[in-house]
Amino acid sequence: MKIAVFAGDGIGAEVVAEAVRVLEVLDLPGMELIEGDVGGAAWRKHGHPLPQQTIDIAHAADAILFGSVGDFDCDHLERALRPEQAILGLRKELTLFANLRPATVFKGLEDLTSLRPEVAREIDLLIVRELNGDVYFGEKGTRTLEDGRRQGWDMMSYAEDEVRRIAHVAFRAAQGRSGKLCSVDKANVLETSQLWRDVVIEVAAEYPDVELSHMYVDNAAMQLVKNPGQFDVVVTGNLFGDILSDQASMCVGSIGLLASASLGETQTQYGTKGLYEPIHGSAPDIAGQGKANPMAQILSAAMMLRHSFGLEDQAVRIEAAVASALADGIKGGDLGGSAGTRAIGDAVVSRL
Ligand SMILES: NC(=O)c1ccc[n+]([C@@H]2O[C@H](COP(=O)([O-])OP(=O)(O)OC[C@H]3O[C@@H](n4cnc5c(N)ncnc54)[C@H](O)[C@@H]3O)[C@@H](O)[C@H]2O)c1
Ligand SMILES: CC(C)[C@H](C(=O)O)[C@@H](O)C(=O)O
Ligand SMILES: [Mg+2]
Repeated sequence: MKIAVFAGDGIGAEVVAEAVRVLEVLDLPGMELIEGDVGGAAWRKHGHPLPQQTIDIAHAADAILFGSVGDFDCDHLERALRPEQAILGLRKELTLFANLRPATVFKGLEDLTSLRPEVAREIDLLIVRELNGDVYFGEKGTRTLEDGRRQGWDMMSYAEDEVRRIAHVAFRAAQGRSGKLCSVDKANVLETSQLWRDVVIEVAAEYPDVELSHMYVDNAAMQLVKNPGQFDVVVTGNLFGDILSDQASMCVGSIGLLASASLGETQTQYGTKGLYEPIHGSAPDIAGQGKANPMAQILSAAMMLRHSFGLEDQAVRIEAAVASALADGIKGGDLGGSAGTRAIGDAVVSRL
């Protein structure tokens, strides 16, 4: 069980330390942790946010536990050298095209979300975000027009096979949940989205047991706060999924709670190879202060045990410990409490 641990920048190291502590307490036989440098930290040390030795560690590992990357001091660098290229590069290099971002309201937090409790209480959804395509990975650039104005441009596209493979992941996820799938796009304006919708409908023929609906992304953003309980599995493209998942995090209380799994088709002897990270970033505004909520990172480790190592019982054990800590009122500043990163980690560890 080789686990690559890439802590990255800002609060990354702080929250990863707590997730690693949880894994170590579980005392899993044969677990080996291999650290690697990513992001601004890697750029400072090796001159690149995703050095070759880190890529080699990622290839050799069965799963990757990823913290976060991002450092405002690096924002002047050419794009290829910016910290974010580490996570984008790993997703592409390992063909991790399916990003699962679950959002559920924990017991005791119903009054602490950005929604009314009776609205928030109903949330139990899974965003299936495509992770290898869209405007993220199209050609891009800046140019000067004939009249001298500067123009920035980014090419948005999806090929049908890219849509088909994420659609299959989403339909299968819906089969394992309530059998409802909502595909979110902007087909009223974008050709990319029209193809997305057409292909999702084609794939639906193979899943007659799943009830498929479609929604435009602007409406979806509105419905997510109006009546989030209507959603079960949501499948969407890279950019829309990025935005909707941050929004979903506040519907359940905090961005410090949302975990994610990024999966492809590679199978190891234990399960599906994947990368596991919180949906939040390096939070430079609170980095180094011991204030970050490590729960999203700890829950990402739980997802890793489930998807990459087939250890469902251990995953549930971690999730139950997090839920119990929250139910007992252990909350970080993100939830209006005063518990620090280490104290939250202690609370989870003591409930395992
Ligand atoms: N996957 C990733 O590594 C990833 C994801 C998102 C953003 N980023 C990068 O992170 C940097 C900061 O981006 P941003 O500020 O837009 O987003 P962010 O998610 O880092 O922070 C947004 C806000 O949420 C708070 N927050 C985030 N995680 C928290 C936690 N665990 N506990 C408590 N509060 C938390 C922050 O303090 C901040 O106020 C940027 O460089 C960005 O590119 C990286
Ligand atoms: C850091 C950035 C490249 C990343 C993304 O946009 O995918 C982040 O926002 C995320 O949600 O994982
Ligand atoms: Mg994001």
